[in-house]
Amino acid sequence: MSALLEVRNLTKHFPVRRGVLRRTVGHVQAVTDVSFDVHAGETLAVVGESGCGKSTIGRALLRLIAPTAGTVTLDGTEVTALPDPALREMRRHMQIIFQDPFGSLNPRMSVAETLAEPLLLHGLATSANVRQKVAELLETCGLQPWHAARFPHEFSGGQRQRVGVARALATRPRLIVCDEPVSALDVSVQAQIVNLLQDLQASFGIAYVFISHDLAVVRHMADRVAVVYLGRVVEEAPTATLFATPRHPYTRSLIAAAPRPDPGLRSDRQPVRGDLPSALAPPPGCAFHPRCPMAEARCRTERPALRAVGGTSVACHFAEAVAESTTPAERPPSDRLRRRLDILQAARESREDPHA
Ligand SMILES: Nc1ncnc2c1ncn2[C@@H]1O[C@H](COP(=O)(O)OP(=O)(O)OP(=O)(O)O)[C@@H](O)[C@H]1O
Repeated sequence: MSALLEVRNLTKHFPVRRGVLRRTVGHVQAVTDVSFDVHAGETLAVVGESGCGKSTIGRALLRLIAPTAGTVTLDGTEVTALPDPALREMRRHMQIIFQDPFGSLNPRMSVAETLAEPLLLHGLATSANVRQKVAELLETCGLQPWHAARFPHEFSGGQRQRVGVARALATRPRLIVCDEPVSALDVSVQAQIVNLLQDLQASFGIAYVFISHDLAVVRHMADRVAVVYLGRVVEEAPTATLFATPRHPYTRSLIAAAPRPDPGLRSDRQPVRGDLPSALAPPPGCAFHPRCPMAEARCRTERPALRAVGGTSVACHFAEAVAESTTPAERPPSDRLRRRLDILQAARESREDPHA
């Protein structure tokens, strides 16, 4: 079966300009040669540290920023080759949800106006039935029809994100890019939005590209995970495989670094050592080598290509050796991680039980 979304060698290098003449003095290599597939109804998580290129990938998929190179193909149509009018039509099938719905919702538009706009633009409602369609959308996303008259500032964070989800859902997309959709919310509200996204996926067969730095949410949500380091995919695997047998030392470090500690709570977290190098001048060879506990001479000069190792795609010269050593993932989950997974599970069960 061919994939719904095919991404091939996606690259985005931002020029850095200096001086009065705005001469280009370098390039921020935000995303380089990223390739992956997403099937209908599937969730692919894109994870990595802040600044590794996750949001740039998300925006380039929808051509909210123009890729430097590479192709994005949705359902057989090459999005990266479309002229503007056709691109606008195509966006009906690809939507995005941002971390901060405040930033993506127009504060001067009521929810009714916000949701009516895409419905009318894409011919999915008429002036005669648009109120009804807006009310249905709100109910589908766990809001009430009377919320239509409200403005973004009148909602709580969780409700506002539900409006963001409703706006993305309005055009009945095949794919939604979720860019850190729950990172700004309280943990209990996070679980509600995660469950809403899962329910919508089950009802409408939507595929998600789920961008997140939160491995607990990713583990709960994703079918497959792509791990990105300095703009390149360094490992991609089914979720269970990735957490049970991380094969890239960076993936191991990310898993060891999660969960993030709450103030006042003990944590067994081991932060990824060192800092993310500048994307202006990534290290030669394997870009992770300056931070890698397993790096050898070869890693400093020879960039490892992605290759298949035991059901995983991994870019490490020593992937087999990494998986053989005891992994951080094999330790029992910490109290905080267990508590978060319990909350996610409890929220899901309460939605399934109509009497709860
Ligand atoms: N418009 C831009 N111009 C120049 N550099 C940019 C631009 N947007 C992003 N970058 C750079 O590209 C790199 C990747 O940024 P990006 O926001 O995609 O990372 P991220 O993984 O999503 O991080 P975060 O989780 O903090 O949002 C960073 O080095 C960032 O500074």
